[in-house]
Amino acid sequence: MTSFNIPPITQRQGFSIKSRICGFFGTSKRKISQSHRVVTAEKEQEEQEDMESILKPLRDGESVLDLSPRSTVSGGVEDVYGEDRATEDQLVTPWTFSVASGYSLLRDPQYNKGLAFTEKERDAHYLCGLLPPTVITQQLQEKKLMKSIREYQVPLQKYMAMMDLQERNERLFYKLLIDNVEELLPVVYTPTVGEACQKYGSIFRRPQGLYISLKEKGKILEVLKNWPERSIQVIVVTDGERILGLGDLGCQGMGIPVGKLALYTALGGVRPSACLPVTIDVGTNNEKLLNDEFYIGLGQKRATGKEYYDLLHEFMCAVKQNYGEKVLVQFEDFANHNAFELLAKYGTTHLVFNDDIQGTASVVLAGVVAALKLIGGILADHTFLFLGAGEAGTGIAELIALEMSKQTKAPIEESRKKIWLVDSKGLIVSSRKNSLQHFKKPWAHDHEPLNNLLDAVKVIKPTVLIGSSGVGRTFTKEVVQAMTANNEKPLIMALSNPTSQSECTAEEAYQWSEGRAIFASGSPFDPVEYKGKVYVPGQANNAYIFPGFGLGLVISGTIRVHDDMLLAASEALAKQVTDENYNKGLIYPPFTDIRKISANIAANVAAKAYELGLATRLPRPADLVQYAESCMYSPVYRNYR
Ligand SMILES: NC(=O)C1=CN([C@@H]2O[C@H](COP(=O)(O)OP(=O)(O)OC[C@H]3O[C@@H](n4cnc5c(N)ncnc54)[C@H](OP(=O)(O)O)[C@@H]3O)[C@@H](O)[C@H]2O)C=CC1
Ligand SMILES: CC(=O)C(=O)O
Ligand SMILES: [Mg+2]
Repeated sequence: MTSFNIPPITQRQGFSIKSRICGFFGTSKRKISQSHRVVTAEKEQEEQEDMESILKPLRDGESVLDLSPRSTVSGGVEDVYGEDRATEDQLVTPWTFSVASGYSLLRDPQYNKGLAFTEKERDAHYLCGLLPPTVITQQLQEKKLMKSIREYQVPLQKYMAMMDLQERNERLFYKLLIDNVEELLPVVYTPTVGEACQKYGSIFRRPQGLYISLKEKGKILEVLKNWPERSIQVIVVTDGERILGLGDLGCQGMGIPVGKLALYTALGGVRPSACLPVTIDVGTNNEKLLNDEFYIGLGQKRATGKEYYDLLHEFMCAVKQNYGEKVLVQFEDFANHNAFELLAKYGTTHLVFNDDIQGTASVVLAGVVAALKLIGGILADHTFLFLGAGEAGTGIAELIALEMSKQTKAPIEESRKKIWLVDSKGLIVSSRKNSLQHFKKPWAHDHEPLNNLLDAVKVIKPTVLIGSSGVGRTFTKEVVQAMTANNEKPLIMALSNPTSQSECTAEEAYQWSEGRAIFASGSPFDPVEYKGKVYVPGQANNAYIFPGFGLGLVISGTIRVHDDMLLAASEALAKQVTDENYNKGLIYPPFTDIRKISANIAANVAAKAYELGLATRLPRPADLVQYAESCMYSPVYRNYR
């Protein structure tokens, strides 16, 4: 009898020699090696020897392995794991097998096709009897699921149905999301994802993503190795401190990286197995969560200072060590007192991107540039006023100033003078300079102090008003009317998420401006009918940018992000707006075309990376749009041998 470490296989797991062979040589080869996690070179060699000890006799035509279940004298099946005999205080070994066939194939979201398994596949993969007899197409599965999702009246129920699907049948999940993007984006993303995060602890049955808490300090590399996939290309990481405009949701912020990465795949075509959602848990300052006995995170106040930065540093080093130089780390929904510092610190050593600062900047610049067709002039002809001077506000302001300077050849300090920001203390002016956070200082222009938005609108007379405060209903009727009094077509962007935090609704913007506003918002609003005309609001959300931007970095093997790549992404997005879109008052193309849009963004970003000498995938593909499209993940089922 050949000895090997893999324990004998039980009847309960439903395998046979045939399925083991099929597993090793077929689709599940990778799964086998993952389930026996390689931690050291020694262990890897040991595992290879184990594997060889199984495979060699089989290659040699020997039938020496007795993998059939062993019956016991008293009847039944031998309790090989000691599970049946172990009392509650005894230890048992949590053996699992990941060979994707039979029952486990149906439970593997990556390979499961449900009723769409063909007769041949059912026979070859030990599925007979595990499924009802009917065989249906993926299209019919999609139709059935969309019907049942539409029957839910409560958005959170739709969200949970989608998450259940993602955990059950990944390809079908992405097929639904891609084919019904405008309908399902508000379900898996803003606004519903905000509510899901608020209730995250209670709505989830299975954990998603990787949790790295202070408890993992000193062993983050090991934790990364627990993740079942190795070839990671994109990580979205949050510490949960500023989840949308909902504040500190601690560990429950996990819904955001999970949702963003679902969009990386659906909108940008990055393979799901190459995506890793991470939540860094350093505690929370949210008293409600701290007092909640069902809270899923560390029940302590947030670690700050050295303790915080040491953990983040260990994470960033472990990521590079485990996945290499070209893994993209997207920072998401960190509070601004850490976000700017992390971006500056790791921007020179890692491939990092802050979606809230940079992705938002790129999408808003695209919207403003596109809107020039409707409101007239060039960028430098306009005056910008922001409500909110944090990550989103100052990030957007800086990219607009950069683009303005490139167009006019004026120094960036000159361009910045056309941009004004209001924070919770009022207009940012030079007399406040000493007490301002560093990211606000460039915007401290000479002016008398003004302590509210309405006064600022009346005095500064902006042509473009941008909300990035995270506070809902702050664009009041008076503010919109003041914008309308100064401008034939005021451009108003209410970026704060989710819908409850939007600075105003689409209906308010159109009504209060008597149909003259060009309006876009971070979370979606339905079209509005005003005085017999239908106005379609655009969605100014970084979801237009980050999937294509990330794809561009990945396919070109780029090693560092450069501001010019953000401008390239913005330019590509603005170019996708058609006359048909403009006629409806839209300054963004519809999300239905997002894969084409993402391919164009990816191509423009990759082209810039090659131009800057930051791309490592050589030779440069001649047609980058076609290349980007060819790299995109398709959710259509694959045939199994
Ligand atoms: N549409 C999109 O794609 C995106 C939308 N967002 C949304 O933007 C919002 C802000 O995000 P972010 O910039 O990261 O957050 P930050 O916390 O970094 O910034 C918030 C800013 O708003 C200011 N502010 C808060 N309350 C008021 C108030 N009542 N009046 C005036 N200013 C106020 C703060 O002032 P102070 O500095 O004085 O505290 C701060 O400057 C969130 O709702 C987020 O969801 C973010 C990224 C992308
Ligand atoms: C959209 C986004 O990234 C945010 O609201 O934070
Ligand atoms: Mg965000």
